[in-house]
Amino acid sequence: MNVLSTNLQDVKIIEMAVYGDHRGFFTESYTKEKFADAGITIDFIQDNHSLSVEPGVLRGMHFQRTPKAQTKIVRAVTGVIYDVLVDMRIGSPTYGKWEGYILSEHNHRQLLVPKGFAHGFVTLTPNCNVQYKVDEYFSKEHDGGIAFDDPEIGIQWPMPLNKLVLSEKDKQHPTLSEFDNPFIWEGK
Ligand SMILES: Cc1cn([C@H]2C[C@H](O)[C@@H](COP(=O)(O)OP(=O)(O)O[C@H]3O[C@@H](C)C(=O)[C@@H](O)[C@H]3O)O2)c(=O)[nH]c1=O
Repeated sequence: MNVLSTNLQDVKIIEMAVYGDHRGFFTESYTKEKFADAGITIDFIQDNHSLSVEPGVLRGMHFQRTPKAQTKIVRAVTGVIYDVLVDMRIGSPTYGKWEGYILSEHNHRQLLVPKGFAHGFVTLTPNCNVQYKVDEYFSKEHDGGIAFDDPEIGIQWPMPLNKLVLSEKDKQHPTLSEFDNPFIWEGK
């Protein structure tokens, strides 16, 4: 198991061993013990799964507000996605910064998304099945989002914005500076 640092404070890429053979492959996508040995001791209590059928589906930029904030571990089981995070934690060295990561059925990478990050992705292929673990139950009252096209953040999406397929909810999020932001970086 490899845990790779990223340019965003506290965000990690996780690579599990993948055993390929003539049938396909086998991988342990999650094991509490190995994750704990690598310093990831999070009590995941819910697994989520979304299917996006066409390229250009954008879901984001989402989070749950405190006290129901969620840590997530995200992976693409089928297809290829460009997954994007924005650090919303006031006081973090990377506050307001974004970074994008390819997660795919080919690279088997998983992304560890700490609390206080806005999370979203755009699909680059048809039929992207995305699964993620979370450590807090869904709470509609705490569901939050910021605009995927917030000009101050300046996310470079790998597709023309007028080609993106969005939910009605995701067309209406405030910008980060308009949002009454509760997230504080707790440091190391
Ligand atoms: C996230 C979630 C949604 N729902 C319901 C609410 C709604 O009726 C329906 C679809 O929800 P959404 O449109 O918010 O689904 P979606 O746009 O896929 O939302 C997800 O986007 C990615 C980027 C994330 O990071 C996730 O945490 C989550 O916010 O599913 C649950 O019942 N439980 C959940 O945990």
